[in-house]
Amino acid sequence: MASLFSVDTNKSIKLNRYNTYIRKVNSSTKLIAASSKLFYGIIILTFGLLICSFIINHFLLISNQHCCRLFSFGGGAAWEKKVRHSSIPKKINGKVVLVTGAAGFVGSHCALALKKRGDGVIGIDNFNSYYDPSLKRARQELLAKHEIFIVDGDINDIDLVNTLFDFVPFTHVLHLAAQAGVRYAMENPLSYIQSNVNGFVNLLEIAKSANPQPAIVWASSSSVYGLNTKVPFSENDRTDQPASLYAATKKAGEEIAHTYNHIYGLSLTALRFFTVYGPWGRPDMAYFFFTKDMIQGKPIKVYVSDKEVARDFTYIDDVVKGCLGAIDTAEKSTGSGGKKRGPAQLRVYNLGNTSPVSVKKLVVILENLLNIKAKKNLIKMPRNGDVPFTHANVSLAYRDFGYRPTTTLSSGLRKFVKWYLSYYGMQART
Ligand SMILES: O=C(O)[C@H]1O[C@H](OP(=O)(O)OP(=O)(O)OC[C@H]2O[C@@H](n3ccc(=O)[nH]c3=O)[C@H](O)[C@@H]2O)[C@H](O)[C@@H](O)[C@H]1O
Repeated sequence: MASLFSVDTNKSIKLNRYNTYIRKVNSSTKLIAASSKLFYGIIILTFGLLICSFIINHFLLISNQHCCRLFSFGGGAAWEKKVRHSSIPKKINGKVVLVTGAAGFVGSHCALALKKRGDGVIGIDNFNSYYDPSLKRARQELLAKHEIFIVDGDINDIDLVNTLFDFVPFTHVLHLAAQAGVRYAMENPLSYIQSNVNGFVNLLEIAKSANPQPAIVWASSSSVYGLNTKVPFSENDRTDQPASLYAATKKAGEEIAHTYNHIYGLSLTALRFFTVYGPWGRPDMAYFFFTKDMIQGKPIKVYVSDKEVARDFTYIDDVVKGCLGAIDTAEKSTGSGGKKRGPAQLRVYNLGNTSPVSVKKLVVILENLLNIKAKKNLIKMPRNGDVPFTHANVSLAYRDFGYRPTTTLSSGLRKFVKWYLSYYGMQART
């Protein structure tokens, strides 16, 4: 019994030891499993955190860049709201148009006309001091009353223009921002390259990458006909004899337009404006400063040449109709995101008045309207970029969008003088 008992006791001790051993093994296996779970957990968590922080950083960077872009030109939520509000068309299928140079003479008139017929319009203008910026600010105020927002900035500012295209799917760009004036090119040649070449290329670069690509209608100039003697000037006449750097940059613009049309499928229409005049006009133009000088009793220089010096002066309302006609008949660009998908429209039109008037006659009309005798100094036309004569054949613009100028120089100048006297707070002389 005793031995039996001792055998049983040994067995049970061994069993106990065995059980203890198994428990130890089990618990260490559990420990190893738990530790490896913990280990993998930590690794997954670390990777998770790394990925999260990468994503958060990425978004912070983008929004930071976005904010920097906005704030670099005084943007922000209010700015963004104005941009969006101004660009929304008020009619079904209305166009969404970016007007560059919107505080300028032709730009402000076109922006108003587009808005009045229900299109969405955003302007951009750098308000430079080539002529009195207060006139540009007054045009801006006028446009603001019609809920048109003009962004204060330069077409050479890539971030700004890109941001506008990020916010707004422009269907059209009416590109009128330019360094104008034929004579000033001798004083400040680089300003012409900066605006008319660099600025245009910058805009085209952004437009070609935009999705959708807008159709572009832009201001070329009658000055591209340069020293041509065959009149009237037709679009297929030679344009390789520019008389001024201004003319040369406009001609360059036409060639650049061809390139962007060819490579990227941008729809491009150049409008060759012929000495546009009228209310809210440009103080650097002869009809404007002749009026000012005559009222102030100052002498005016009237250029004379072997042939009569004359211009195909074109009234602003006629030019606006031409611009809108060109926009309405512009076909869509064919590319998207920088890739051409098919041939696109490339056009050039004269927008003139088809009846040239001599500068001497212009002075006589002003004398009659102002009731002032001008103190004229007749000066032989200096070699300063001027050409003696311009005369437009507009049959192409008539055929394609019914362009038909209807304003004579006398009736157009009458409206200009009325505006001039009222804007500068003067009374007409009787
Ligand atoms: O159609 C264009 O492509 C250009 O039109 C305009 O240029 P122009 O036609 O030269 O207008 P503008 O300067 O008003 O001179 C008018 C006349 O006055 C004569 N003129 C001028 C000055 C002067 O002191 N005396 C004078 O006789 C002068 O000889 C000329 O015969 C735009 O400015 C230009 O930006 C561009 O758009």
